[in-house]
Amino acid sequence: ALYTNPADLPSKNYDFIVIGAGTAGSVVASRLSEDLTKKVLVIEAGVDDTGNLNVEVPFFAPLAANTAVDWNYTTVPQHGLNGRSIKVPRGYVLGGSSAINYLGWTLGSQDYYNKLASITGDAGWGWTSMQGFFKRVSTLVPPTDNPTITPDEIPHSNGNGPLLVNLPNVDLEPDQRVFTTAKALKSSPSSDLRRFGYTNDMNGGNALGIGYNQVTAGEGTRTTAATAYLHPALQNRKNIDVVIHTRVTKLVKSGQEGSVPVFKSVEVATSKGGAKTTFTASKEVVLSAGTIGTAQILLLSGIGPQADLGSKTVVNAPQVGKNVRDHPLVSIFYNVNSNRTYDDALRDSSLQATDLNEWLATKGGLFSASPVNTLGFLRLPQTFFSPARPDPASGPNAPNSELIFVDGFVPGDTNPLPATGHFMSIICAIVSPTSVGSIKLSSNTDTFTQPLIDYNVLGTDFDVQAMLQTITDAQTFVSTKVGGVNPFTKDGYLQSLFGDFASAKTTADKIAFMRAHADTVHHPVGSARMGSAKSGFTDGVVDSRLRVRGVKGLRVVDASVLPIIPEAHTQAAVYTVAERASDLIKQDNGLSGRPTPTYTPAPPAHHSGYPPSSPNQGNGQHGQGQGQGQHGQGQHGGY
Ligand SMILES: Cc1cc2nc3c(=O)[nH]c(=O)nc-3n(C[C@H](O)[C@H](O)[C@H](O)COP(=O)(O)OP(=O)(O)OC[C@H]3O[C@@H](n4cnc5c(N)ncnc54)[C@H](O)[C@@H]3O)c2cc1C
Repeated sequence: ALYTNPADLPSKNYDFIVIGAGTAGSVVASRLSEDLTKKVLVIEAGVDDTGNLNVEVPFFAPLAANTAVDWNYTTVPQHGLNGRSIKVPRGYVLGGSSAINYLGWTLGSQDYYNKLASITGDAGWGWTSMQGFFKRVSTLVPPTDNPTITPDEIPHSNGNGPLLVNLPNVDLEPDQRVFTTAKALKSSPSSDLRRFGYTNDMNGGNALGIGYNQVTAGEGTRTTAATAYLHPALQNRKNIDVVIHTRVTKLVKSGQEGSVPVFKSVEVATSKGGAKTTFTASKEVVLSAGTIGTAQILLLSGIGPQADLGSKTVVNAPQVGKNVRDHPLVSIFYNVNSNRTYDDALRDSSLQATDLNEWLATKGGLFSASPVNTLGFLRLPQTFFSPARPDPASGPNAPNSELIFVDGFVPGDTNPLPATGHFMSIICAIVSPTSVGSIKLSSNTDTFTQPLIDYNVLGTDFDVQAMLQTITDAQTFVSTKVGGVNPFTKDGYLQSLFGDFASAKTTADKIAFMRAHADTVHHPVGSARMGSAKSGFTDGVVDSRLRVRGVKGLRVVDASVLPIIPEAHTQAAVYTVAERASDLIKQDNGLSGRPTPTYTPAPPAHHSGYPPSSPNQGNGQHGQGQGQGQHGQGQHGGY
């Protein structure tokens, strides 16, 4: 059942305790509770997700940040950004960041998963195996209203899981221009231009190419780890309890096996300085608090670098909080000659009301869509690399950069929405960055004070040069002629560059522009990484079965375990890792290995499988925002 106060929970003893009802935690809790003989407790700091339009309406995705469903963190001043701090949104809600993210559904390449396997020495993390776990997560359903999609554009990589994924729900104006160009460039005689070629499925192993953005907005509503996994488990089973508004303050040593400390107890509180309660697991504690929360909880429990924790060290784990990586982004803007962009919907409350009413009535219309319909993953040109500047991607077929085409202006802290005008934005991101950051405790060491988050954005020359090249790539793409005609300018649609980048002429100007405006895509990973087999896992926090080294009874399952950053938006990787982790935990504890059939929500009659011809295979800074159920005036921060 769902509880709002730990004092009301029926027991202090469970078989498994999952910390964080976020993306990974919801999957793990749901899968473990498939064994009805085991009792599972899930502890979540944040709020309930139900009835919150910022969570449910796909178009409002960027508005959830800075509200009551966001931890509202910020980074420490970033050296590579002229000392600017940037916002760090993280889901503070059932579903975690899957409930506030921008819905993109990209798995990453074969090369990525095969590199995970080679680092960890565990073939189970390789592509062949992980593809199977990916298919347990998502089912592709038809878009609500997008007649422009042709059968050959429909991807086949999703399986028959509970998360409803779709191609864009509505047709947006840049889409066909992007596709005309990308489809032509796929067979360009120039290998440099073939980098921009079209793909109909970036989740099928070959992640390279420009195509449709698959999104977690099936049937016009956001689908999350909570809606797909946690709530159905709560509705159908008596052996799972979830408590919200409850923060884990630390893990408590519950015993000792030989010389190894056992960590199966969890201390919680509902307010800073408030009463503490302890819960204990007979089998395992699973830490799924995300890249920031997991590192913070480990450090607060004395599991971390002795060099930082000093006398508070219980287990010296030097890699906790290290190896943090995120994807940097910069947006460039073009004026467009069109009144169909979403800019007016951001400015005009009566338009918003009309669109919202349409969504409430039909789950269709503009608000059923994420404002990103098309994006692509690219290699940097081969000439970019040299012995002095090697390729950091996980393999020769893994991307380095990403272009995201947005049907309007992408407002951000350094780029407020202009009062007038219509725009197309291109978000340029580096997906194989080399900058490495960290999570550390602040001097005020409790979970109600935010940790020190340092993403080290644009901290290396590689990332700066790669971003310069990616911005140039974006400009090349929209300047390309197909059959003598430029699809972006042919009818006067794309006009001049807008904003600070328009006046950046020299390389130095462009680098200054990047440092003044860069943000991240909010994909942090790595703070509790899997170690390498080569080192005997000593260079990691967890081993390849995600068990925390040096202790017993404790595993980590979330984005923090990834030793390298996926060259993709990260949620699909996190769901997929959580599916495999659930199997590992079941195996190690003698639970049934195969999951019971998934809880696919009953689809409307016309959704009998898609595509129809081919059935699917299978700081206490929180709380300064607008509050639940509010929507409207937030700022987009990128997609
Ligand atoms: C604004 C934004 C946009 C994004 N856009 C995309 C996108 O378009 N596509 C994509 O693939 N990915 C996107 N991502 C990234 C993706 O959502 C994350 O990589 C993924 O959801 C992380 O999952 P996780 O399980 O590691 O952590 P989370 O889902 O964040 O879960 C962690 C959970 O632990 C809870 N928790 C933390 N500390 C404690 C504590 N002390 N006590 C109790 N509970 C605690 C949190 O409240 C949260 O519910 C985006 C993320 C954000 C924030």
